[in-house]
Amino acid sequence: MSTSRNEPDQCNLRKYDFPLDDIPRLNCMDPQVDELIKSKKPVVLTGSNLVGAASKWDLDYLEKNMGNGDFTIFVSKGNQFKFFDEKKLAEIDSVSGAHTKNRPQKEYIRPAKSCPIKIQDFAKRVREWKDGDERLYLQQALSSTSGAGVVQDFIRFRWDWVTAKQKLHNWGKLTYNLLLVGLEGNVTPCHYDEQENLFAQIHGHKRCILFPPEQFGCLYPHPVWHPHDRQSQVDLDNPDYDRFPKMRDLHGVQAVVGPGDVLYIPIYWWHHIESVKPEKYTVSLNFWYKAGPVGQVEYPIKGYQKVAIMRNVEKMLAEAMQDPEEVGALLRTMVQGRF
Ligand SMILES: CC1(C)c2ccccc2-c2ccc(C[C@@H](CC(=O)O)C(=O)C(=O)O)cc21
Ligand SMILES: [Zn+2]
Repeated sequence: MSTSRNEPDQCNLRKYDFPLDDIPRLNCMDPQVDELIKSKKPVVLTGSNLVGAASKWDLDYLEKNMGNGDFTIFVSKGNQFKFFDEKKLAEIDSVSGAHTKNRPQKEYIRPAKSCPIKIQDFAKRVREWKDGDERLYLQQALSSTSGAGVVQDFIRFRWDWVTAKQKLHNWGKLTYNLLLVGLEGNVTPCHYDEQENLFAQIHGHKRCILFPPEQFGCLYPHPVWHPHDRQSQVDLDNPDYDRFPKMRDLHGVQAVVGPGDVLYIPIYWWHHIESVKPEKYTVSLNFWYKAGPVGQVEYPIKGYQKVAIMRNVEKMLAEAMQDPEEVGALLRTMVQGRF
């Protein structure tokens, strides 16, 4: 990719041991687009103008037009923002029986801690940020209570186009538009979401590496009851092949998205997303849609349906034994030497 139009220089992107094919980049009017979305395959859509009204959302504009409420930012000493679901801790207690109470509480490392901040302070810290400082990642759901300027722009998004997509592909309701403002070098490590995602890039560039749900076995996700549920235990940037040997079978797809691009991240697809040079910070807005109604199940069942089944089995077993720690041993006993 040429670097004339302030584009990332593909050569300085991090190299990985596993093969990476390119995600197709198609104009949003290309009929192949709906074929790919229908078959739950990733595609970068160009020319949609979905968030054209937000093309001016740089730091200065957001500072002046996001209102003066508190925003949630995540702070991390390293470059990884592996989110940690505090609610899971309460759930573990609720699924565990009295016989587990005397067990010492597990210590969890929270790689990124969240704290409230005013948009002006956030903007100042981004401007003054230099390599070695702790990293920031602003994540904020947009709503009618966001600042007046931003709401005005939000209304002018191509809702006709995106709503037509939602209907055509039988997606469920739009749950969130998350506004993301991160520093160059920030990494959201490999995870999947249980929602369809139209990921709109507004400012700067992000390198997106995706793996299909079928590669669940190569990515070793944390248990469902773990605060890092839905996230891979492996660190793609520092692979531990002894603990995770099936990482050797990884085969992903990638795209570098820039302003105006919209990446379709299909439900249950793994994605690892890094903010890359040349810009100092990135602005993205995602459109998360609930899964559509489960239609006629076709056989053999698809990879993402197997993931949903495995999640249910993990939850059921933990509840049945009232002890998450027993699930592994029971599953090993059940399959080893038998299936
Ligand atoms: C890391 C962070 C800030 C976070 C912290 C704590 C809880 C949730 C989240 C969260 C959720 C979504 C994203 C955007 C994107 C990744 C990316 O663009 O970096 C992505 O994964 C998606 O759109 O599905 C980023 C985050
Ligand atoms: Zn995600």
